[in-house]
Amino acid sequence: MPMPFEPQSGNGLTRELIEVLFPMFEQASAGAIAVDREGRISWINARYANLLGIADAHTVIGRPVRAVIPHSRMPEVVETGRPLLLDIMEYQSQQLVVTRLPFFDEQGRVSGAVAFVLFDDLQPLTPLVSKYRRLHQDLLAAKRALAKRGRGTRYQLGDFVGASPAALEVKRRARLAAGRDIPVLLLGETGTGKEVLAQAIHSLSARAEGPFVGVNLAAIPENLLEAEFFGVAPGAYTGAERRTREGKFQLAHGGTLFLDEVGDMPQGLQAKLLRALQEREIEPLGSNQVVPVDVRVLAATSRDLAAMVAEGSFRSDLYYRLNVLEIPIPPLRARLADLGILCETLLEDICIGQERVEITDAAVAELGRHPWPGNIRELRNVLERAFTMSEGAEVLEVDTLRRVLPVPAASAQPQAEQTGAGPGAAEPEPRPLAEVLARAEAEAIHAALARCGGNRSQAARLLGVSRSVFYEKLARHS
Ligand SMILES: Nc1ncnc2c1ncn2[C@@H]1O[C@H](COP(=O)(O)OP(=O)(O)OP(=O)(O)O)[C@@H](O)[C@H]1O
Repeated sequence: MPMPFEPQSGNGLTRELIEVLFPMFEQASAGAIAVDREGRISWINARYANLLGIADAHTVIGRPVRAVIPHSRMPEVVETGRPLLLDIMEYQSQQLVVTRLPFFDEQGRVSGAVAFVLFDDLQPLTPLVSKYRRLHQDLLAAKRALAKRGRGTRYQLGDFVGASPAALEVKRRARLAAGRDIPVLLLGETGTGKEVLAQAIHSLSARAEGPFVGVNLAAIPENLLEAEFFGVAPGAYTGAERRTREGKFQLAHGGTLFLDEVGDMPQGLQAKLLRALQEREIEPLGSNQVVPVDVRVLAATSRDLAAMVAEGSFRSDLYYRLNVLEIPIPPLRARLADLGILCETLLEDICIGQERVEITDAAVAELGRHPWPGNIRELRNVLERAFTMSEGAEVLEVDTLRRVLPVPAASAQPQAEQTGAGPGAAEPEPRPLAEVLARAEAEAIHAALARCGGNRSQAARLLGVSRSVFYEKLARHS
Protein backbone atom coordinates (compact mmCIF):
# COMPACT_ATOMS: atom_id res chain seq x y z
CA MET A 1 0.00 0.00 0.00
CA PRO A 2 -0.57 2.38 -1.59
CA MET A 3 -1.03 0.31 -4.71
CA PRO A 4 -0.56 2.07 -8.07
CA PHE A 5 -3.79 3.22 -9.63
CA GLU A 6 -4.17 1.73 -13.09
CA PRO A 7 -7.50 2.03 -14.79
CA GLN A 8 -7.28 -0.81 -17.29
CA SER A 9 -8.04 1.56 -20.15
CA GLY A 10 -10.07 4.64 -20.70
CA ASN A 11 -11.54 6.73 -23.48
CA GLY A 12 -9.73 10.00 -24.31
CA LEU A 13 -11.13 12.78 -22.18
CA THR A 14 -12.22 10.68 -19.22
CA ARG A 15 -8.90 8.93 -18.88
CA GLU A 16 -6.97 12.18 -19.26
CA LEU A 17 -9.16 13.84 -16.73
CA ILE A 18 -8.80 11.01 -14.31
CA GLU A 19 -5.04 11.00 -14.77
CA VAL A 20 -4.82 14.74 -14.14
CA LEU A 21 -7.35 14.91 -11.34
CA PHE A 22 -6.68 11.68 -9.56
CA PRO A 23 -3.43 12.59 -7.74
CA MET A 24 -4.94 15.90 -6.61
CA PHE A 25 -8.14 14.32 -5.32
CA GLU A 26 -6.32 11.46 -3.72
CA GLN A 27 -4.04 13.84 -1.85
CA ALA A 28 -6.78 16.23 -0.78
CA SER A 29 -9.34 13.62 0.20
CA ALA A 30 -9.75 11.68 3.41
CA GLY A 31 -9.62 8.42 1.46
CA ALA A 32 -9.96 6.94 -2.03
CA ILE A 33 -11.10 3.60 -3.47
CA ALA A 34 -11.56 2.00 -6.89
CA VAL A 35 -13.81 -0.87 -8.02
CA ASP A 36 -13.90 -2.92 -11.20
CA ARG A 37 -16.96 -3.27 -13.46
CA GLU A 38 -18.35 -6.03 -11.18
CA GLY A 39 -18.18 -3.73 -8.20
CA ARG A 40 -15.24 -5.54 -6.59
CA ILE A 41 -12.57 -3.54 -4.84
CA SER A 42 -9.54 -3.20 -7.13
CA TRP A 43 -7.62 -0.60 -5.11
CA ILE A 44 -7.87 1.27 -1.86
CA ASN A 45 -5.46 3.77 -0.32
CA ALA A 46 -4.10 3.48 3.22
CA ARG A 47 -6.02 6.52 4.48
CA TYR A 48 -9.38 5.04 3.50
CA ALA A 49 -8.52 1.62 4.89
CA ASN A 50 -7.57 3.35 8.11
CA LEU A 51 -10.81 5.33 8.17
CA LEU A 52 -12.80 2.11 7.70
CA GLY A 53 -10.81 0.39 10.46
CA ILE A 54 -9.26 -2.19 8.09
CA ALA A 55 -5.88 -3.24 9.42
CA ASP A 56 -4.53 -4.80 6.20
CA ALA A 57 -5.84 -3.25 2.95
CA HIS A 58 -4.80 -6.29 0.87
CA THR A 59 -7.41 -8.42 2.57
CA VAL A 60 -10.26 -6.50 0.89
CA ILE A 61 -8.92 -6.47 -2.68
CA GLY A 62 -11.21 -8.49 -4.93
CA ARG A 63 -14.09 -8.46 -2.46
CA PRO A 64 -17.50 -7.01 -3.44
CA VAL A 65 -17.46 -3.42 -2.23
CA ARG A 66 -20.84 -3.82 -0.42
CA ALA A 67 -19.35 -6.66 1.66
CA VAL A 68 -16.87 -4.16 3.05
CA ILE A 69 -18.84 -0.88 2.91
CA PRO A 70 -22.54 -1.86 3.18
CA HIS A 71 -24.00 1.50 2.04
CA SER A 72 -21.61 2.02 -0.86
CA ARG A 73 -23.29 3.13 -4.10
CA MET A 74 -20.34 2.14 -6.31
CA PRO A 75 -22.32 -0.79 -7.85
CA GLU A 76 -24.92 1.78 -8.97
CA VAL A 77 -22.20 3.95 -10.58
CA VAL A 78 -20.70 1.08 -12.55
CA GLU A 79 -24.14 -0.10 -13.56
CA THR A 80 -25.44 3.27 -14.79
CA GLY A 81 -22.14 4.87 -15.84
CA ARG A 82 -23.29 8.04 -14.11
CA PRO A 83 -21.24 9.87 -11.48
CA LEU A 84 -22.61 10.66 -8.03
CA LEU A 85 -20.90 13.95 -7.41
CA LEU A 86 -21.94 14.62 -3.84
CA ASP A 87 -23.44 12.10 -1.46
CA ILE A 88 -23.53 11.49 2.26
CA MET A 89 -22.81 7.87 3.12
CA GLU A 90 -23.30 6.26 6.52
CA TYR A 91 -20.48 4.02 7.68
CA GLN A 92 -21.03 2.60 11.17
CA SER A 93 -21.66 5.76 13.21
CA GLN A 94 -19.86 8.06 10.76
CA GLN A 95 -21.27 10.18 7.96
CA LEU A 96 -18.89 10.48 5.02
CA VAL A 97 -19.24 12.99 2.20
CA VAL A 98 -18.23 11.17 -0.99
CA THR A 99 -17.84 11.72 -4.71
CA ARG A 100 -17.98 8.75 -7.10
CA LEU A 101 -16.89 8.77 -10.75
CA PRO A 102 -17.10 5.97 -13.33
CA PHE A 103 -14.31 5.38 -15.84
CA PHE A 104 -14.57 3.82 -19.28
CA ASP A 105 -12.62 1.59 -21.70
CA GLU A 106 -11.81 2.51 -25.29
CA GLN A 107 -15.16 1.25 -26.50
CA GLY A 108 -16.87 3.57 -24.05
CA ARG A 109 -17.94 0.77 -21.73
CA VAL A 110 -17.76 1.23 -17.99
CA SER A 111 -14.72 -0.53 -16.69
CA GLY A 112 -14.91 0.56 -13.08
CA ALA A 113 -15.32 3.52 -10.73
CA VAL A 114 -13.33 5.57 -8.26
CA ALA A 115 -14.60 7.26 -5.11
CA PHE A 116 -13.13 9.96 -2.89
CA VAL A 117 -14.13 10.74 0.66
CA LEU A 118 -14.24 14.55 0.69
CA PHE A 119 -15.05 14.94 4.39
CA ASP A 120 -15.02 12.31 7.08
CA ASP A 121 -17.12 14.46 9.37
CA LEU A 122 -19.86 16.93 8.58
CA GLN A 123 -18.55 19.61 10.92
CA PRO A 124 -16.92 21.78 8.21
CA LEU A 125 -20.22 21.69 6.34
CA THR A 126 -22.32 22.82 9.32
CA PRO A 127 -22.68 26.48 8.21
CA LEU A 128 -23.68 25.31 4.74
CA VAL A 129 -26.12 22.69 6.04
CA SER A 130 -27.80 25.08 8.49
CA LYS A 131 -28.05 27.76 5.81
CA TYR A 132 -29.68 25.21 3.52
CA ARG A 133 -32.12 24.18 6.28
CA ARG A 134 -32.97 27.82 7.01
CA LEU A 135 -33.61 28.60 3.35
CA HIS A 136 -35.69 25.47 3.01
CA GLN A 137 -37.85 26.41 6.02
CA ASP A 138 -38.21 30.00 4.75
CA LEU A 139 -39.39 28.60 1.45
CA LEU A 140 -41.98 26.39 3.15
CA ALA A 141 -43.24 29.31 5.26
CA ALA A 142 -43.48 31.56 2.18
CA LYS A 143 -45.39 28.84 0.28
CA ARG A 144 -47.83 28.45 3.18
CA ALA A 145 -48.37 32.23 3.39
CA LEU A 146 -48.89 32.47 -0.38
CA ALA A 147 -51.40 29.63 -0.39
CA LYS A 148 -53.42 31.37 2.32
CA ARG A 149 -53.18 34.82 0.69
CA GLY A 150 -54.52 33.33 -2.52
CA ARG A 151 -57.80 32.82 -0.67
CA GLY A 152 -57.69 36.34 0.83
CA THR A 153 -57.10 35.05 4.35
CA ARG A 154 -54.14 34.01 6.42
CA TYR A 155 -55.94 32.36 9.33
CA GLN A 156 -57.95 29.20 9.89
CA LEU A 157 -59.76 28.22 13.07
CA GLY A 158 -56.74 26.20 14.19
CA ASP A 159 -54.78 29.46 14.31
CA PHE A 160 -56.95 30.61 17.20
CA VAL A 161 -54.83 28.89 19.81
CA GLY A 162 -56.26 27.91 23.18
CA ALA A 163 -57.76 24.94 25.00
CA SER A 164 -59.21 26.70 28.07
CA PRO A 165 -63.01 26.44 28.44
CA ALA A 166 -63.27 30.11 27.41
CA ALA A 167 -61.22 29.54 24.23
CA LEU A 168 -63.20 26.40 23.36
CA GLU A 169 -66.46 28.30 23.71
CA VAL A 170 -65.16 30.99 21.33
CA LYS A 171 -64.29 28.31 18.77
CA ARG A 172 -67.66 26.60 19.20
CA ARG A 173 -69.44 29.85 18.39
CA ALA A 174 -67.10 30.54 15.47
CA ARG A 175 -68.00 27.16 13.95
CA LEU A 176 -71.69 27.95 14.45
CA ALA A 177 -71.19 31.32 12.74
CA ALA A 178 -69.39 29.69 9.82
CA GLY A 179 -72.33 27.40 9.15
CA ARG A 180 -74.87 30.22 8.75
CA ASP A 181 -74.81 33.23 6.43
CA ILE A 182 -75.65 35.72 9.17
CA PRO A 183 -73.96 38.87 10.52
CA VAL A 184 -71.65 38.26 13.45
CA LEU A 185 -70.33 40.69 16.05
CA LEU A 186 -66.94 39.92 17.59
CA LEU A 187 -66.32 41.65 20.90
CA GLY A 188 -62.92 41.82 22.54
CA GLU A 189 -60.02 44.00 23.56
CA THR A 190 -57.25 44.86 21.16
CA GLY A 191 -55.04 41.88 20.18
CA THR A 192 -57.45 39.18 21.39
CA GLY A 193 -57.73 37.65 17.93
CA LYS A 194 -60.87 39.24 16.45
CA GLU A 195 -59.35 39.39 12.99
CA VAL A 196 -57.98 35.83 13.34
CA LEU A 197 -61.51 34.65 14.10
CA ALA A 198 -63.14 36.70 11.36
CA GLN A 199 -60.82 35.18 8.78
CA ALA A 200 -61.33 31.71 10.24
CA ILE A 201 -65.12 32.06 10.04
CA HIS A 202 -64.83 33.16 6.40
CA SER A 203 -62.48 30.27 5.56
CA LEU A 204 -64.92 27.77 7.05
CA SER A 205 -68.03 29.32 5.47
CA ALA A 206 -69.70 28.67 2.14
CA ARG A 207 -68.12 31.96 0.96
CA ALA A 208 -64.57 30.64 1.47
CA GLU A 209 -63.83 30.79 -2.26
CA GLY A 210 -65.00 34.43 -2.37
CA PRO A 211 -62.93 37.43 -1.24
CA PHE A 212 -62.32 38.43 2.37
CA VAL A 213 -62.05 42.23 2.63
CA GLY A 214 -61.15 43.91 5.90
CA VAL A 215 -61.56 47.59 6.74
CA ASN A 216 -60.46 49.24 9.96
CA LEU A 217 -62.81 52.10 10.67
CA ALA A 218 -60.62 53.65 13.34
CA ALA A 219 -57.61 53.86 11.06
CA ILE A 220 -59.24 55.72 8.15
CA PRO A 221 -59.79 59.51 8.33
CA GLU A 222 -63.50 60.27 8.63
CA ASN A 223 -63.76 62.28 5.38
CA LEU A 224 -62.47 59.34 3.33
CA LEU A 225 -64.64 56.64 4.88
CA GLU A 226 -67.63 56.93 2.57
CA ALA A 227 -65.51 56.66 -0.60
CA GLU A 228 -63.63 53.80 0.97
CA PHE A 229 -66.87 51.92 1.63
CA PHE A 230 -69.01 52.62 -1.42
CA GLY A 231 -66.48 53.61 -4.09
CA VAL A 232 -66.37 56.65 -6.34
CA ALA A 233 -67.97 57.14 -9.77
CA PRO A 234 -65.66 58.54 -12.51
CA GLY A 235 -65.29 62.34 -12.22
CA ALA A 236 -67.51 62.41 -9.11
CA TYR A 237 -65.81 65.55 -7.83
CA THR A 238 -63.05 67.89 -8.91
CA GLY A 239 -59.82 65.95 -8.90
CA ALA A 240 -61.57 62.56 -8.75
CA GLU A 241 -60.10 59.84 -10.95
CA ARG A 242 -61.56 59.25 -14.38
CA ARG A 243 -61.96 55.58 -13.69
CA THR A 244 -64.48 54.08 -11.28
CA ARG A 245 -62.87 53.45 -7.93
CA GLU A 246 -64.38 50.41 -6.29
CA GLY A 247 -65.25 50.55 -2.62
CA LYS A 248 -64.83 47.79 -0.05
CA PHE A 249 -68.42 46.64 -0.62
CA GLN A 250 -67.81 45.98 -4.31
CA LEU A 251 -64.46 44.36 -3.59
CA ALA A 252 -66.11 42.00 -1.09
CA HIS A 253 -68.91 41.01 -3.51
CA GLY A 254 -69.56 37.27 -3.19
CA GLY A 255 -67.46 37.09 -0.03
CA THR A 256 -67.09 38.60 3.43
CA LEU A 257 -66.68 42.21 4.55
CA PHE A 258 -64.93 42.55 7.90
CA LEU A 259 -65.67 45.83 9.68
CA ASP A 260 -62.99 46.21 12.32
CA GLU A 261 -63.60 48.78 15.09
CA VAL A 262 -67.18 49.27 13.95
CA GLY A 263 -67.80 51.26 17.16
CA ASP A 264 -65.69 54.06 15.66
CA MET A 265 -68.08 54.53 12.73
CA PRO A 266 -69.40 58.10 12.43
CA GLN A 267 -73.19 58.50 12.69
CA GLY A 268 -73.64 59.59 9.05
CA LEU A 269 -71.99 56.48 7.77
CA GLN A 270 -73.95 54.29 10.20
CA ALA A 271 -77.16 55.28 8.42
CA LYS A 272 -75.67 54.54 4.99
CA LEU A 273 -74.29 51.21 6.11
CA LEU A 274 -77.65 50.20 7.53
CA ARG A 275 -79.30 51.04 4.23
CA ALA A 276 -76.71 49.06 2.28
CA LEU A 277 -77.24 46.02 4.51
CA GLN A 278 -81.04 46.21 4.33
CA GLU A 279 -81.32 46.89 0.59
CA ARG A 280 -78.31 44.80 -0.43
CA GLU A 281 -77.25 47.58 -2.77
CA ILE A 282 -74.97 50.59 -2.64
CA GLU A 283 -74.60 53.92 -4.43
CA PRO A 284 -71.01 54.93 -5.24
CA LEU A 285 -70.11 58.57 -4.49
CA GLY A 286 -71.09 60.89 -7.33
CA SER A 287 -73.20 58.27 -9.06
CA ASN A 288 -76.97 58.13 -9.25
CA GLN A 289 -77.05 54.45 -9.95
CA VAL A 290 -77.31 51.70 -7.43
CA VAL A 291 -75.11 48.61 -7.56
CA PRO A 292 -76.35 45.31 -6.09
CA VAL A 293 -73.91 43.73 -3.65
CA ASP A 294 -73.85 40.32 -2.02
CA VAL A 295 -71.68 40.46 1.08
CA ARG A 296 -71.72 38.82 4.47
CA VAL A 297 -70.72 41.25 7.21
CA LEU A 298 -68.57 40.35 10.19
CA ALA A 299 -68.04 43.26 12.57
CA ALA A 300 -65.69 43.66 15.51
CA THR A 301 -65.09 46.18 18.21
CA SER A 302 -63.14 46.68 21.41
CA ARG A 303 -65.72 49.18 22.67
CA ASP A 304 -68.83 48.56 24.72
CA LEU A 305 -71.29 48.81 21.83
CA ALA A 306 -74.36 48.14 23.99
CA ALA A 307 -73.40 51.10 26.22
CA MET A 308 -72.88 53.26 23.12
CA VAL A 309 -76.38 52.33 21.97
CA ALA A 310 -77.75 53.24 25.41
CA GLU A 311 -76.05 56.66 25.33
CA GLY A 312 -77.14 57.24 21.72
CA SER A 313 -73.73 57.32 19.96
CA PHE A 314 -74.42 54.10 18.02
CA ARG A 315 -77.66 53.44 16.14
CA SER A 316 -79.66 50.70 17.82
CA ASP A 317 -81.14 49.45 14.49
CA LEU A 318 -77.62 49.00 13.09
CA TYR A 319 -76.49 47.34 16.32
CA TYR A 320 -79.25 44.71 16.09
CA ARG A 321 -78.54 44.25 12.38
CA LEU A 322 -74.87 43.50 13.03
CA ASN A 323 -75.36 41.56 16.23
CA VAL A 324 -77.34 38.55 15.06
CA LEU A 325 -74.72 36.29 16.63
CA GLU A 326 -72.34 37.68 19.22
CA ILE A 327 -68.93 36.18 20.00
CA PRO A 328 -67.27 37.65 23.08
CA ILE A 329 -63.53 36.97 23.13
CA PRO A 330 -62.01 37.03 26.63
CA PRO A 331 -58.83 39.01 27.27
CA LEU A 332 -55.64 37.02 27.78
CA ARG A 333 -55.57 37.75 31.54
CA ALA A 334 -58.93 35.93 31.81
CA ARG A 335 -57.58 32.78 30.16
CA LEU A 336 -54.09 32.41 31.58
CA ALA A 337 -54.47 28.63 31.30
CA ASP A 338 -53.74 29.13 27.58
CA LEU A 339 -50.51 31.03 28.18
CA GLY A 340 -48.26 27.96 27.89
CA ILE A 341 -49.69 26.69 24.62
CA LEU A 342 -49.82 30.22 23.21
CA CYS A 343 -46.11 30.74 24.03
CA GLU A 344 -45.26 27.45 22.40
CA THR A 345 -47.19 28.20 19.21
CA LEU A 346 -46.02 31.80 18.94
CA LEU A 347 -42.37 30.81 19.51
CA GLU A 348 -42.66 28.16 16.83
CA ASP A 349 -43.80 30.84 14.42
CA ILE A 350 -41.19 33.37 15.56
CA CYS A 351 -38.39 30.82 15.15
CA ILE A 352 -39.31 29.70 11.63
CA GLY A 353 -36.07 29.23 9.73
CA GLN A 354 -33.95 29.53 12.88
CA GLU A 355 -33.00 27.32 15.80
CA ARG A 356 -36.07 26.46 17.90
CA VAL A 357 -36.21 28.06 21.36
CA GLU A 358 -38.22 26.69 24.32
CA ILE A 359 -39.60 28.53 27.34
CA THR A 360 -39.35 27.36 30.95
CA ASP A 361 -42.44 26.86 33.14
CA ALA A 362 -41.10 29.51 35.51
CA ALA A 363 -40.87 31.96 32.62
CA VAL A 364 -44.49 31.22 31.61
CA ALA A 365 -45.52 31.80 35.23
CA GLU A 366 -43.69 35.14 35.16
CA LEU A 367 -45.65 36.10 32.04
CA GLY A 368 -48.85 35.26 33.94
CA ARG A 369 -48.17 38.16 36.32
CA HIS A 370 -48.34 40.77 33.52
CA PRO A 371 -51.79 42.35 32.84
CA TRP A 372 -51.49 42.06 29.01
CA PRO A 373 -53.47 45.13 27.92
CA GLY A 374 -52.36 44.41 24.33
CA ASN A 375 -53.31 40.73 24.73
CA ILE A 376 -51.88 38.14 22.34
CA ARG A 377 -50.40 40.74 20.01
CA GLU A 378 -48.46 42.08 22.99
CA LEU A 379 -47.47 38.54 24.05
CA ARG A 380 -46.07 37.87 20.59
CA ASN A 381 -44.19 41.14 20.70
CA VAL A 382 -42.68 40.32 24.12
CA LEU A 383 -41.64 36.83 22.96
CA GLU A 384 -40.09 38.24 19.80
CA ARG A 385 -38.05 40.71 21.84
CA ALA A 386 -37.04 37.96 24.31
CA PHE A 387 -35.98 35.73 21.41
CA THR A 388 -33.82 38.51 19.98
CA MET A 389 -32.29 39.28 23.38
CA SER A 390 -31.62 35.61 24.14
CA GLU A 391 -28.85 35.60 21.49
CA GLY A 392 -29.03 31.98 20.45
CA ALA A 393 -29.90 30.47 23.86
CA GLU A 394 -31.99 27.29 23.62
CA VAL A 395 -34.35 28.24 26.44
CA LEU A 396 -36.02 31.50 27.45
CA GLU A 397 -35.56 31.99 31.17
CA VAL A 398 -37.35 34.25 33.66
CA ASP A 399 -34.51 36.81 33.58
CA THR A 400 -34.70 37.33 29.83
CA LEU A 401 -38.44 37.91 30.06
CA ARG A 402 -38.10 40.36 32.93
CA ARG A 403 -35.77 42.40 30.74
CA VAL A 404 -38.33 42.74 27.95
CA LEU A 405 -41.67 42.87 29.79
CA PRO A 406 -43.05 46.42 29.84
CA VAL A 407 -42.87 48.01 33.29
CA PRO A 408 -46.41 48.21 34.73
CA ALA A 409 -47.52 51.85 34.76
CA ALA A 410 -47.99 52.01 38.55
CA SER A 411 -44.53 50.69 39.40
CA ALA A 412 -42.65 52.56 36.69
CA GLN A 413 -40.14 54.53 38.76
CA PRO A 414 -36.65 55.78 38.14
CA GLN A 415 -34.11 53.03 38.77
CA ALA A 416 -32.28 54.97 41.53
CA GLU A 417 -35.51 55.16 43.52
CA GLN A 418 -36.21 51.42 43.15
CA THR A 419 -32.77 50.39 44.30
CA GLY A 420 -32.72 52.95 47.10
CA ALA A 421 -29.38 54.23 45.83
CA GLY A 422 -28.50 57.90 46.15
CA PRO A 423 -28.59 60.36 43.26
CA GLY A 424 -26.08 59.47 40.57
CA ALA A 425 -25.28 56.08 42.12
CA ALA A 426 -27.35 54.06 39.62
CA GLU A 427 -27.19 56.14 36.49
CA PRO A 428 -29.05 54.30 33.69
CA GLU A 429 -26.81 53.00 30.95
CA PRO A 430 -26.94 55.54 28.03
CA ARG A 431 -28.78 54.05 25.07
CA PRO A 432 -29.28 55.46 21.55
CA LEU A 433 -31.88 58.22 21.72
CA ALA A 434 -34.11 56.57 19.10
CA GLU A 435 -34.24 53.40 21.20
CA VAL A 436 -35.04 55.31 24.42
CA LEU A 437 -37.81 57.28 22.68
CA ALA A 438 -39.31 54.16 21.08
CA ARG A 439 -39.36 52.34 24.41
CA ALA A 440 -40.95 55.34 26.17
CA GLU A 441 -43.59 55.51 23.42
CA ALA A 442 -44.32 51.78 23.65
CA GLU A 443 -44.65 52.00 27.43
CA ALA A 444 -46.96 55.03 27.22
CA ILE A 445 -49.17 53.17 24.72
CA HIS A 446 -49.35 50.06 26.90
CA ALA A 447 -50.05 52.10 30.03
CA ALA A 448 -52.85 53.99 28.25
CA LEU A 449 -54.38 50.77 26.93
CA ALA A 450 -54.20 49.22 30.40
CA ARG A 451 -55.89 52.26 31.91
CA CYS A 452 -58.70 52.15 29.30
CA GLY A 453 -59.26 48.39 29.48
CA GLY A 454 -57.98 47.96 25.92
CA ASN A 455 -60.22 50.63 24.39
CA ARG A 456 -58.03 52.22 21.76
CA SER A 457 -60.15 55.28 21.03
CA GLN A 458 -60.06 56.24 24.73
CA ALA A 459 -56.35 55.41 24.92
CA ALA A 460 -55.69 57.69 21.91
CA ARG A 461 -57.62 60.52 23.61
CA LEU A 462 -55.69 59.97 26.84
CA LEU A 463 -52.40 60.30 24.97
CA GLY A 464 -53.64 63.35 23.04
CA VAL A 465 -53.19 61.84 19.55
CA SER A 466 -55.66 61.07 16.78
CA ARG A 467 -56.99 57.53 16.36
CA SER A 468 -55.09 57.02 13.13
CA VAL A 469 -51.79 58.21 14.68
CA PHE A 470 -52.47 55.92 17.64
CA TYR A 471 -53.10 52.96 15.31
CA GLU A 472 -49.99 53.64 13.35
CA LYS A 473 -47.88 53.75 16.55
CA LEU A 474 -49.61 50.68 17.98
CA ALA A 475 -48.79 48.72 14.82
CA ARG A 476 -45.16 49.88 15.04
CA HIS A 477 -44.81 48.72 18.63
CA SER A 478 -46.74 45.47 18.25
N1 LIG B 1 -56.01 32.85 19.99
C1 LIG B 1 -54.93 33.20 19.31
N2 LIG B 1 -54.04 32.26 18.99
C2 LIG B 1 -52.91 32.59 18.33
N3 LIG B 1 -52.59 33.82 17.93
C3 LIG B 1 -53.46 34.79 18.20
C4 LIG B 1 -54.68 34.53 18.89
N4 LIG B 1 -55.32 35.69 19.02
C5 LIG B 1 -54.54 36.62 18.45
N5 LIG B 1 -53.43 36.09 17.96
C6 LIG B 1 -52.32 36.80 17.30
O1 LIG B 1 -52.31 38.11 17.87
C7 LIG B 1 -52.17 39.10 16.87
C8 LIG B 1 -53.37 40.03 16.91
O2 LIG B 1 -54.55 39.34 16.50
P1 LIG B 1 -55.78 40.09 15.81
O3 LIG B 1 -55.27 41.12 14.82
O4 LIG B 1 -56.70 39.06 15.30
O5 LIG B 1 -56.38 40.82 17.06
P2 LIG B 1 -57.58 41.86 17.07
O6 LIG B 1 -58.44 41.49 18.23
O7 LIG B 1 -58.25 41.91 15.73
O8 LIG B 1 -56.81 43.19 17.38
P3 LIG B 1 -57.24 44.69 17.02
O9 LIG B 1 -58.55 44.92 17.71
O10 LIG B 1 -56.13 45.49 17.61
O11 LIG B 1 -57.32 44.78 15.53
C9 LIG B 1 -51.98 38.38 15.56
O12 LIG B 1 -50.59 38.26 15.33
C10 LIG B 1 -52.57 37.01 15.80
O13 LIG B 1 -51.94 36.05 15.02
